[in-house]
Amino acid sequence: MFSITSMPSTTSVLSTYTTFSAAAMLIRTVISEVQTMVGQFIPQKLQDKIIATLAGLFGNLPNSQMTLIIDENNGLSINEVYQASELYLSTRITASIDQLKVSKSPRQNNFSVTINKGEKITDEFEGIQLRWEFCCSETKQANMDYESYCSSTEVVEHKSIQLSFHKQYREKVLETYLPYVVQRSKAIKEENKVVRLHALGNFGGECSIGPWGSVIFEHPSTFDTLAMDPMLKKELIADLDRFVKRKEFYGRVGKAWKRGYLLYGPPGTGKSSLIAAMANYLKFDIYDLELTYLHSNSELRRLLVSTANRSIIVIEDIDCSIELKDRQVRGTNPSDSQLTLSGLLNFIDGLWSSCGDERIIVFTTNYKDKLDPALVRPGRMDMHVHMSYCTPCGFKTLAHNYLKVKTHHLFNEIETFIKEVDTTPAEIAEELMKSEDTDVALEGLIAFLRKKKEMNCNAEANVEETIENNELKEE
Ligand SMILES: Nc1ncnc2c1ncn2[C@@H]1O[C@H](COP(=O)(O)OP(=O)(O)OP(=O)(O)O)[C@@H](O)[C@H]1O
Ligand SMILES: [Mg+2]
Repeated sequence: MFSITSMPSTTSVLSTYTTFSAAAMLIRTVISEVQTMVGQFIPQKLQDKIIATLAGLFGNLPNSQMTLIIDENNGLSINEVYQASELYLSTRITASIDQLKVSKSPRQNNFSVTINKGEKITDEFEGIQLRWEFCCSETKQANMDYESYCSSTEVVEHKSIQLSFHKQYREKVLETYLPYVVQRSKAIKEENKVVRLHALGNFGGECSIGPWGSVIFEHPSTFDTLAMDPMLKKELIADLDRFVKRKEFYGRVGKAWKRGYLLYGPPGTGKSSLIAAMANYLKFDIYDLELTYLHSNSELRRLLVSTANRSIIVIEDIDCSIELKDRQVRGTNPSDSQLTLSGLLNFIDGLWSSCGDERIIVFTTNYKDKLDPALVRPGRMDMHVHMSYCTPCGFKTLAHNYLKVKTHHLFNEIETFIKEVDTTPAEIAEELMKSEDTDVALEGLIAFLRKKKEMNCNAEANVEETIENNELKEE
């Protein structure tokens, strides 16, 4: 909400402007005389101030400048332009500012720095000079307590930000500059966004919205630290990038703006780490949906409706979280009173599209083959991502993460073992964490892999022996 200060007519502006210029010129001459007389230089800033003050004495002088007043509140609601301007200006702080306000909540990583009232900031946009000023006025408000019939006065602060510029740029400022400020503030907000993990219930009581409790998500996993097939990683990142850019596309083809990923692979291959990397990459919150706690489709719907946009909804171990199919078959009324496979499938297919945008849903499973065919049929989940046992390339990523080494003379031996023995990235990570000394850690890993290989050989020999024995018995 802006208001524009009233403007004098053009003729009065011109005539007074002439008076003002003449007065300013006169004052400048006087100043220069004074300088010569006292033999001292008066700084330019001070000269300007003297001119402005003296010129004011000539009456209500016109101004080629105009001012937009951006109040903090728009009636009872918050003024978005004020918030955006405040955030934008926090990135425009220069050494000339005398007073800054600094604050930080216990959970915040960085300080938030804002400008104090009365401070001014100058900005330039496409050749336009702009001046921002933080203003704050106080008024006394009488309050009546109807229980005790006592009245009290309260001091109420009215904050506003004023934006001044030359009148000729009014349209450009309103149509281009302010939208730019709002857009920049959105980007800044996004950069500073803290990813949160939401789960059912109120854990820790720090923050809860509806049935979801949440904490700040501090999982350090990123695509850089993730050991996975490099081509697959690239493909996945490109897929995510495409997804977030395609708002118009989804609208045009009439599809809900959502995307589903099925992550499958043995335990310890990085499925959960991949979800964390996706959330950190997109700065999307995670909603951890434990289906085992749910009883009905209506409960599922209620939970989904209360999730926010730009989030990842995660259902881990979908194969064992519920026996959806059984429940549906057993139930007498497979509708809202029960949680059914079709209820879940409806939600994946985007029938819940009315309740939000930019959602990602991720299922994980250790056993893709065990899933109901309806869940994995083509088109249901947009991308199936196989998290495999560690590869030589994955090992190098882990060695770099944990030991900060890119090459080592023991790498060849380790890579040969990794090709022969199925080893999860989690197992390798655990070995690499055992020592900070690279040689010790890598030798420990070789010993671990050698032992694993021997155990596998013994197990295979045992199986063969049992088969032979059985065959002998049969004979
Ligand atoms: N691909 C990987 N890249 C980097 N680290 C990994 C990878 N896989 C596993 N790890 C390490 O092992 C730990 C366990 O992995 P994670 O929980 O992601 O596996 P998971 O596939 O989700 O296992 P589960 O099926 O048991 O849930 C992680 O915290 C991480 O340290
Ligand atoms: Mg997991």
